[in-house]
Amino acid sequence: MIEAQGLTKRYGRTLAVNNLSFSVEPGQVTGFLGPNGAGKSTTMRMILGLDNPTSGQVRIGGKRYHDLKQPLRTVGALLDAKWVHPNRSARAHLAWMAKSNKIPARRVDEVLDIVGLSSVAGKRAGGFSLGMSQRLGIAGALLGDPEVLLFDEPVNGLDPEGILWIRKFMHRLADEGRTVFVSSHLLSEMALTASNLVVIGKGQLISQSTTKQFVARAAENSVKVRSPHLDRLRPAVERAGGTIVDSDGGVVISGMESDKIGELAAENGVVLHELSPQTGSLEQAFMQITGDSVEYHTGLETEAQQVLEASAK
Ligand SMILES: Nc1ncnc2c1ncn2[C@@H]1O[C@H](COP(=O)(O)OP(=O)(O)OP(=O)(O)O)[C@@H](O)[C@H]1O
Repeated sequence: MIEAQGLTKRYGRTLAVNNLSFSVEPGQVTGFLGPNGAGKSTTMRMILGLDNPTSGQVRIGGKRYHDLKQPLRTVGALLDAKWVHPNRSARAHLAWMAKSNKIPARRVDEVLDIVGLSSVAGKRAGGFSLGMSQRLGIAGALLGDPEVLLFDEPVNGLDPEGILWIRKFMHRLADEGRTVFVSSHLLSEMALTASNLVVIGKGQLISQSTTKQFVARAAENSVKVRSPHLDRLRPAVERAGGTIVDSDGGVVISGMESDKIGELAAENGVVLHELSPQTGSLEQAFMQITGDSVEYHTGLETEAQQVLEASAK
């Protein structure tokens, strides 16, 4: 479990993280979401003791990072996949990490197997693709068999196959009962990966909830309706307070539940060909909730769109 309380980090005039409090529970994947520059990496670095908070604190399993006797056995992290000596083999890199953390050498082959790199264990890590480097980084994070895992933007730059592998792997780690905390600004990917979300903007907490609640709270719910008798349904819906807008061979009604629309249709002898509730996407929810804390709207939408397009291929 990770618990942050009043976590604050100031770099000169920049307040990178501002009085941030949240908790991350074991047994599920928690997404750490926020636009570029929101303070995600800074927060992760403070969790890992790589940066000291200006004020506030963060604890892992009740302890501060600096008080952990063997940190790699409690928390593993993937912050930068390219953080590896280019001329070392994957196995040599992990063996060096294991040795410096008093982890038995046999664990190296175990983690290589877990991430599917056994067949290239003797190859130079400098020649690895980004996807293979990510796997190697994850193997390093798993060396100490830690309860808590942190991943900073793990799918950035990966192809759809690599993205899918990471997503499944995170679910597996959570199913094993670990605490998995993963930062991203790729909204659609987080919708598929995380069951819980900590959302920040400009260093401050915007929301902590399940992904479902986050989407339901923000996205405007509406109902798509197709009917040969729209001329009769339209006034009935409007009289009852619904808003009706033409759309794609039918109408979209908002401000009214589908049950109520069905009842109105029956009362007015209206035949329905379609009555389908539409739920909003994480993108819509994010844009609506983060509002003016999103500094770079265009970049954010483009990134989300890229992943949607990539996963559709
Ligand atoms: N070492 C540093 N010195 C000065 N300012 C910093 C430093 N690290 C981060 N910042 C600033 O703190 C703010 C938060 O940055 P951070 O990298 O934590 O955000 P982020 O949410 O991880 O963004 P991204 O998604 O772009 O990686 C930004 O304004 C950034 O410029």
